[in-house]
Order: sequence, then structure tokens, then C-alpha cells
Amino acid sequence: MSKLLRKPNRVETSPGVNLVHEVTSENSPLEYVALKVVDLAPGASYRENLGKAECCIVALTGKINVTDNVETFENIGTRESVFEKKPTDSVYVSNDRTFAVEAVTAARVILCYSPSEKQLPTRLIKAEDNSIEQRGKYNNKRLVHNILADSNPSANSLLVVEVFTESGNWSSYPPHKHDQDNLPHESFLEETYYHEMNPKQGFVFQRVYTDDRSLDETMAVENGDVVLVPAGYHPVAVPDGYESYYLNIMAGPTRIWKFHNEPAHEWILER
Ligand SMILES: O=C(O)C[C@@H](O)[C@H](O)C(=O)CO
Repeated sequence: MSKLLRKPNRVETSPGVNLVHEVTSENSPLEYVALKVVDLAPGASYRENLGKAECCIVALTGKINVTDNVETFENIGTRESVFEKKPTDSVYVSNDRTFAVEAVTAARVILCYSPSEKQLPTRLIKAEDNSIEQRGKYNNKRLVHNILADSNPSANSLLVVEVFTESGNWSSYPPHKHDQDNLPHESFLEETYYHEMNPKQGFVFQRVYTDDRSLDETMAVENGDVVLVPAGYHPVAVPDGYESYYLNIMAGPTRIWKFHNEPAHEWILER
């Protein structure tokens, strides 16, 4: 199996708390992006001391309470399934803070991390604060919810976005990359994809490849899988009959999403 494809692996870490994914700088090629996917039974709590990392806690599904021991945000989260296609609530917590997430209903949360030194205020990012974009034409149409875009100064490094791609469509397409620290032309951002499909037995294809093809992996991605993008282009293709959802986390030395389209396929944007 590709080193870039991670399958869900549920581990009960305390009563009612299941760690489904854990991507760290120790177990992955990524330096700037880390993540956890955590399932919580109603009433169960997950607590963490962040150290030198910032964290965006996304209430993927279900309702949760989140506290950083100073502020508490109650009953946040807006949906039972990501395929309701409504934005959700998230909480940004800065480095050197402790947070706790308690499930009000059965919940799945995604914890998005990046190394961080400079403390920023804790922030509730409400569903209605997400900017919503319809991107693309023809079979390249997709719906985007920006949770933490580069225009939102709440974080030091983290960028977080949700993308819905209809049956038969392509997204993160035409292929683009952001693996050179060469502003204003391109920024260096690592990226992760947490994928879901509707219905659940669906799959998508994702290719991750560099110009020189020293990295060139094409993966069959299933519901709940995570794909790592340390570098390169990273398009997603969705088969007929299935809808795709993914949550992207990006981070790098500069908090700007400046991507470079693969020139051979850029004509697709001109149609
Ligand atoms: O527009 C899309 O299809 C989503 C992608 O831009 C995705 O968020 C990504 O690849 C970011 O680099």
C-alpha cells in the first residue's frame, strides 16, 4: 500500500474515546501538518495539552462542548453527516494551552495541528463564518467551505477547508501544487486529505505526483481514509454514483495558499 494512504485504525484510548487516525511528524513525512480523528461517545471527553502546536478542532459530525479552561463553547456542531453539506463549527486553540472536547451527542472531531510558538486568542469559528465557494465548470464543479482560509488571521500556520465533489466530477483539479517556498509565485504548504464517500462503500482515486515523477502514487481511497501530500500535484476523481467529501489541512513556513497549476492541464481553466 502507498505510504501516503492511511486507513482508519480505531483504538479506544479512554472510555468512549476512539482515536481513528493519528498523523504526526514522527510517523509521516510531514513536518508542518499533523492530525487526529477522534470519535466520542455521548458524555465522553478528550483532553490535550498542546505544547508548541496550534490546533483547529473541527466538529465534523455530532454536537460537542469545547473548553480551553478559560472560555467554553457549548453545543457546537451542526450536522449528523458531512453530506448534509452545511458548514460546521470549529474552535481554534493556540500553542501552550490545554483544551477539552466533550461529546453532547455521538461525535467525530478532526484535530488539525501545526507547530506554533506565538500565542493567539482562542476563537470560535462558527458555521456561518465559513466562506462558501462554488468552484469550477462542467465535471470540475465542486463546493468549498473555508474554515480557516489565508484571509482569516486567527491562526499562525493552519489552513483548513472542506470540499464536496459530486458524482462523476473532479476536484483539486486541474492538478495544482504548492511545494516551493517561492513567493509570490508559489508557497510551500504540506497538505492532508481526510476523505468520506456517500454512500459509504464508494471510493475515489487520488494521484500525488511531482514534475520529475520521483513521487507518483495513484491511490484508491475509501471512506474514512487519510491521504498525505508532502509535495506535488494532488487531483481527486470521483466515480459515477458516489459523492465525495474531504477536509484539507495545509500548513507551511508562510500562511499563504499560492498554488501552481500543472501547465499541461491549465487549458481546462480556459474553457
Ligand atoms: O478547489 C478544490 O478543488 C480544492 C482544492 O483546492 C484543495 O483544497 C487543495 O488541493 C488545496 O491545495
